[in-house]
Amino acid sequence: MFFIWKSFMVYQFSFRYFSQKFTNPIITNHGVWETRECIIIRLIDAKNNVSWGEISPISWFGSETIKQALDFCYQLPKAITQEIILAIPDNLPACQFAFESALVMEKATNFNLTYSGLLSAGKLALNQWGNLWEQGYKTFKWKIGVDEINQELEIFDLLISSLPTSAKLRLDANGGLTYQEAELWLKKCDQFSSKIEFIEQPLPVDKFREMQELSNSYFTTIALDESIANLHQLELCFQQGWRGIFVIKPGIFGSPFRLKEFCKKHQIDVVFSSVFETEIGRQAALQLAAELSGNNRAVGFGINHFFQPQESNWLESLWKTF
Ligand SMILES: O=C(O)CCC(=O)c1ccccc1C(=O)O
Ligand SMILES: [Mg+2]
Repeated sequence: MFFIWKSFMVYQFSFRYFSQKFTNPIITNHGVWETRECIIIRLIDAKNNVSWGEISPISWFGSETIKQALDFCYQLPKAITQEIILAIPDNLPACQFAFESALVMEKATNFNLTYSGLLSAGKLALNQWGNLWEQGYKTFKWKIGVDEINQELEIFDLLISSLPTSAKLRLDANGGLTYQEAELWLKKCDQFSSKIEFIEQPLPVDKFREMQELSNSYFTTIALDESIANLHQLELCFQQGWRGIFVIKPGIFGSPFRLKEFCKKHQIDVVFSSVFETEIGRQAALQLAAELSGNNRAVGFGINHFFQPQESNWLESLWKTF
């Protein structure tokens, strides 16, 4: 295993709860999300090297809750080892990500990646994309399955005709469509295929077979997201023959080490996606994306416009609080 040589090391462990309000609440088929809550963890080794990790769960996606993650952190000893970290159970995937990332934390770098800018649900998207376009974004993701379908199809017409020819649009239903609604959307997307990259999680997680059927019936590619929230689910969908796109959110997926093993073994078409993490989780997730994105798909990390800019000393300040 990659970091076995560190197995004798003991780390001083501490953590802090941290929360940020979204500038615009995130509205999806799962409901309204106002505040991002997370836990920042810190490890210090015997040579005083400091490394960081971030636990940013999304329980409606199937990860642990913030409460479960906090309970886990509280019961850990003040000094921990690699053994303890590698034994974090699979029902705490956001914790697995945070602690393993902290173990192998690398120096902050700029990655050679392209980014997809996230648009809010509904009409908001219409006056959001222009700003992002000026910042250099060429790929956008718009949330659907939130309002009445005819209303959304109307907004879609406005959005798709206003987007420049070279722009690409992803639609994300968060599992909120019925089979018939998914067909309407797919028909629509097939008409604008030059501007549509894919439609993400049209149906609920328990409708795998139906999504396979839809992906065989339409030109537009389907991407699984909620269906493959963790390694176990990814393995199941892969075994059942899914060869469309796989959206991976490293922040809640679980062990990055095992994710790497899977991606190196199987050539899957993957899109990396944010969980609205801070720069700590973002750095670790983008590191993985840079290593594992075999294709040229934009990463879904164009989400900074949903947060107020962070003070440069926020981490320092956070560690002064109790
Ligand atoms: O993937 C992206 O482009 C942005 C991130 C995103 O959409 C998202 C962020 C948090 C929770 C769920 C989702 C989602 O893809 O459904
Ligand atoms: Mg999604």
